Amino acid sequence: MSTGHPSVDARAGHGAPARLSPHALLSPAQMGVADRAAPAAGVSGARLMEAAGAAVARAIRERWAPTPAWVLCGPGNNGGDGFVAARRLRDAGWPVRVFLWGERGALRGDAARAAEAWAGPVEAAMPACLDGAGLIVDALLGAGLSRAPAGDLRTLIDAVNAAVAPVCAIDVPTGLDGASGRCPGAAVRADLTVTFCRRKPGHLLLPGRALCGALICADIGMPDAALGAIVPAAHANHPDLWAALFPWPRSDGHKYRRGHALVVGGERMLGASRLACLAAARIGAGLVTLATPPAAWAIQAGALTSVMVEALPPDGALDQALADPRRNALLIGPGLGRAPQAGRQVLDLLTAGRPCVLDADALSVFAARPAALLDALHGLCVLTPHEGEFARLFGPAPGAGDDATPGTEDDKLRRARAAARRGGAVVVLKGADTVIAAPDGRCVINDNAPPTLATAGSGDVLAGCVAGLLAAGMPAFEAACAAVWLHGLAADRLGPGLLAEDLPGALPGALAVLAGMD
Ligand SMILES: NC(=O)C1=CN([C@@H]2O[C@H](COP(=O)(O)OP(=O)(O)OC[C@H]3O[C@@H](n4cnc5c(N)ncnc54)[C@H](O)[C@@H]3O)[C@@H](O)[C@H]2O)[C@@H](O)CC1
Ligand SMILES: Nc1ncnc2c1ncn2[C@@H]1O[C@H](COP(=O)(O)OP(=O)(O)O)[C@@H](O)[C@H]1O
Ligand SMILES: [K+]
Repeated sequence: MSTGHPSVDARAGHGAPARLSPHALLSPAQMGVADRAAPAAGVSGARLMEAAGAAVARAIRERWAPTPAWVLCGPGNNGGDGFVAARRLRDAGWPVRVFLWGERGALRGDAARAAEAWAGPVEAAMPACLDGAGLIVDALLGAGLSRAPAGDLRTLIDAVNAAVAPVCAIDVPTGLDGASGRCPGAAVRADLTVTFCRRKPGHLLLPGRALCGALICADIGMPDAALGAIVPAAHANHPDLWAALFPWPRSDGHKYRRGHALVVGGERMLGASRLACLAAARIGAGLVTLATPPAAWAIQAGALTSVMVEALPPDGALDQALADPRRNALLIGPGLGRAPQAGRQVLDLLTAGRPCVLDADALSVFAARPAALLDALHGLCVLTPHEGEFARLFGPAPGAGDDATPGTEDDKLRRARAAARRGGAVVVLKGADTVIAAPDGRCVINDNAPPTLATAGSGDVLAGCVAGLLAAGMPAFEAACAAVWLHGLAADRLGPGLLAEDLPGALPGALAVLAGMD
C-alpha cells in the first residue's frame, strides 16, 4: 500500500508535485481552487469539462443499455458537463434531449462553449419535460450550490424524484451540499453519481451518501500541481492511511510482546465486556484480562476460556489490576453500569497514563460533570461515543442542520474535531458514517459499515477492537481508524442476520483481507 499517514499527505518539498492521496476528500470550495489553478498547470477548464462530460457518458453507457436520456442542465459549469455528456451520448447513438434550467444567454465561459458544441435543440426545463425519459441526467447544480433550492428549481427536483426513470447525477445530486452531506431544502435522489478528481465529504456523510446512489470518482486529468496547496478537509477511511502501522504478529514475538489488554467490567450486562474481550484478543492483543466485580466473577470465568478473569475488590479499586505495567492498554465502559464507583474507576484508569479506550457508560457516567472527564483525558485515549453519548459530554447536535448555509463544514466533522481538540484525545463519533478525529485536526470518515451493525453489542466489539490494537502497539488515531474499518468489513462479510457475538469470529476473515492488500 502506497501513501502514508493522513496527516502527511506526502507533499514533497522539491521536484514534481506530490500526488494528493486518492482518499483525500476535498470540499467544493477546494475543488474550485483546483479548477482555477488547473490552466496555469497546463490543463484548461474546457479540457477538464470535456473529460468530465465524457466520464459521465462512459459511466452511463457501462451501467445502462441505450434508452432515451433526458439531460437537465443548470446555469453553471455543472450544466456545462451536462452538455458535454449529452453530446457524447448522442454520438454513441442514444436518443438524447437537453433541457436548460435558466436562460441560454446567461451561460458563461466553458459552459457556454459546451452548449454551443451541442448541435441539437435546447428546451426549457420544467417538470412536465420528464415524461418519456428512460434516464435522467442531473446536471442542474453541482459544487456551486449556494443556497437552499427554492421555487421552480425545487419543483423540478421534486419532479425528478417522482419520475420512474433512473437518475445519474453529475458531481453531486442537485441540492446536496458537497461540503457537509446536508441538503438545505430539497435534493435529487440519484441511482448513480459521477464525481471528478477526488470525492467530497458530502459523498460519504449522511444523508448525502444515500442520495448519491452508487458513486464513481473519475480521473479527468486534473494536474497534481493544481492540487498541491490543498490540505484536504478529511480522508475516507482506507488501509492506505494506517496499514504501515498495523501490528501484525512477528515471528520473533511472544504473547507479551503482542500486548496485554485489561478490560474493566461491571456487575450487569456481563455479555458486553465479554464481547469487548473477545474482540481485543481476536484483533491482536497477546493477552486479555477481564477485571470484574466479585459478584460477577464466577459467571464471567465460566463463560470465557482464553481470556483471563480476575475479581476486583468489593470497592472496585483498580490499583492491583493496574500494578502490572505489562497491561499496556485499558478499556472501560461496555457493561460498566453507572454505579457511583464507575466514575472513580474511569479516572483511576486515566491516571495510569496508558493507552485507554472509554466507551458507553464510562462516558455517560460523566453526563452531569463532563469537564471532570475531559480535563483528565490524555493523548493516548480513544473515546467511542455514539451520538447520544457524545451529546452527554459535548452538548446536543444543533438540529438537523437543514437550514445551514451550503459550503460550511459538516456538523459531524466539525463536532468530532472540536471534541477531539477539547479532550486532547481521539474521538470516534459512531454511526453509519463514523467520523474519527484526532486532537491535531486529522479527520477520517468511514463508509464501509453495513446497517446490520445497528444491533446490540456491536459497539462493545468495536471498543474491544480499538483496545486490542492499542495493546498490540498501534498509535491511538491509527488504531481507531483500523478498528472501525475491520469492524465494518467483518460485519459486511457476515451479511444479514449478524449478531454482535458473531463479529469477533469474523475478524480473522477481515484480517486476512487486510493482509492480502499488502
Ligand atoms: N472540479 C472539477 O474537477 C471540475 C468541475 N466541473 C464542474 O463544475 C461544477 C461547478 O461549477 P459552478 O461553480 O459553475 O457551479 P454550478 O454549476 O453548480 O452552479 C453555479 C450556479 O448556480 C447558481 N446557484 C447555486 N445555488 C443555487 C440555488 N439554490 N438556486 C438557484 N441557483 C443557484 C449560482 O448562482 C451559479 O450561477 C462542478 O460541480 C462540476 O460539475 C467540470 O466542469 C470540470 C472539472
Ligand atoms: N445504520 C448503521 N450503519 C452502519 N453502522 C452502524 C449503523 N448503526 C450503527 N452502526 C455501528 O454499529 C456500532 C453500534 O455501536 P453502539 O451504538 O455503541 O451499540 P451498542 O451499545 O449496542 O454496542 C457502531 O460501530 C456504529 O458505528
Ligand atoms: K448535479
